[in-house]
Amino acid sequence: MTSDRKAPAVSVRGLRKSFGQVEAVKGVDFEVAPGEVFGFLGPNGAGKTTTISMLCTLVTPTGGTARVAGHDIVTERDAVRRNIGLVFQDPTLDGYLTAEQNLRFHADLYGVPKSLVGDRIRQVMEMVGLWDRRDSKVSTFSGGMKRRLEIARGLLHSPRVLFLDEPTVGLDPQTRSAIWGYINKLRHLEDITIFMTTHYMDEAEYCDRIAIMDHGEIVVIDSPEALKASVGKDRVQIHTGDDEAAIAALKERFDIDAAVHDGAVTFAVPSGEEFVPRLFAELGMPIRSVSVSRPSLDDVFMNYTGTTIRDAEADAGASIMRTMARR
Ligand SMILES: Nc1ncnc2c1ncn2[C@@H]1O[C@H](COP(=O)(O)OP(=O)(O)OP(=O)(O)O)[C@@H](O)[C@H]1O
Repeated sequence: MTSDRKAPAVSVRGLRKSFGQVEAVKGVDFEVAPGEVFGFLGPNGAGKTTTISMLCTLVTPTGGTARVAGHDIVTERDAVRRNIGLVFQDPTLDGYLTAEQNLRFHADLYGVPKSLVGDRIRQVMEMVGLWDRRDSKVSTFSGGMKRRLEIARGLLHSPRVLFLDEPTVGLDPQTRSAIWGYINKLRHLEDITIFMTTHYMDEAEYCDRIAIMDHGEIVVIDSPEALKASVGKDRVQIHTGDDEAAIAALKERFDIDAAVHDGAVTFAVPSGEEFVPRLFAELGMPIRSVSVSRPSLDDVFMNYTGTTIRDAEADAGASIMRTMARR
């Protein structure tokens, strides 16, 4: 391999993609260092899959440039493909074949040298805890086992960059956490960069750095810790008998801008716990319950975009429903 191992694993300049009138990705810039676990976090429809698909050479950009493992995603597509592994949302395993046969097929496709295939298959299957099930047909596997096998397959040809698009979507919490266990193990065992997308806040915490994406743009990029520190405020949520009146009272008495998120009147203040007694004393209306939480990535998202990821997804869902209703 000739590419410089110190060069960024992924380097993106002004990358954009439109589908007709829809500007899915509006010119994004970022770099991912070798060995980093880098996450794209954002609601459904933010442009995460489109970005990752461009980097994997599956979608051609409308503008801008990007290099992956040192190769241009448009002019050196084959070189990019040789150097990347893919785990996408839609499973592409062959259910009639055994787990091992699926991997052998992939090894042939990628030209993994025959002398190395056996050892490598064992190595990646052990990494995801499936070696004992190598002779079982994939159709007998659970969703979590299939995802693990896809991760093993994505690693088989020793890629420099592994792309994971929503690797845990649709899985139960226990399986999600097992998948993360394997991803963490992977970063210690392999010399690899991991680029993933997620809309699960808790999962973004595992990344070294995350880029928050919304409406086709990167809103902010940093480590999860730095992002949370940048918010500098606690989140307070209250339940009252009249949300509109509570929002008006918060503005009038405390000059606080509140809004309803996730079914509660929500706002941010510097020291939430100290503020609560004042809130009860001065709001001038009954409060049924109150919760105070330290900034989470959800607050980071809200801080930078003015909405929660869940509300943003609900909006995106509603607009898709409207579009479908018009058809
Ligand atoms: N092939 C396509 N044709 C038309 N519009 C598309 C196409 N692919 C994506 N889009 C639109 O581009 C926007 C971004 O979609 P994208 O799938 O990249 O978002 P996302 O953040 O990955 O969301 P999700 O998690 O739902 O996949 C959306 O408005 C989507 O409807």
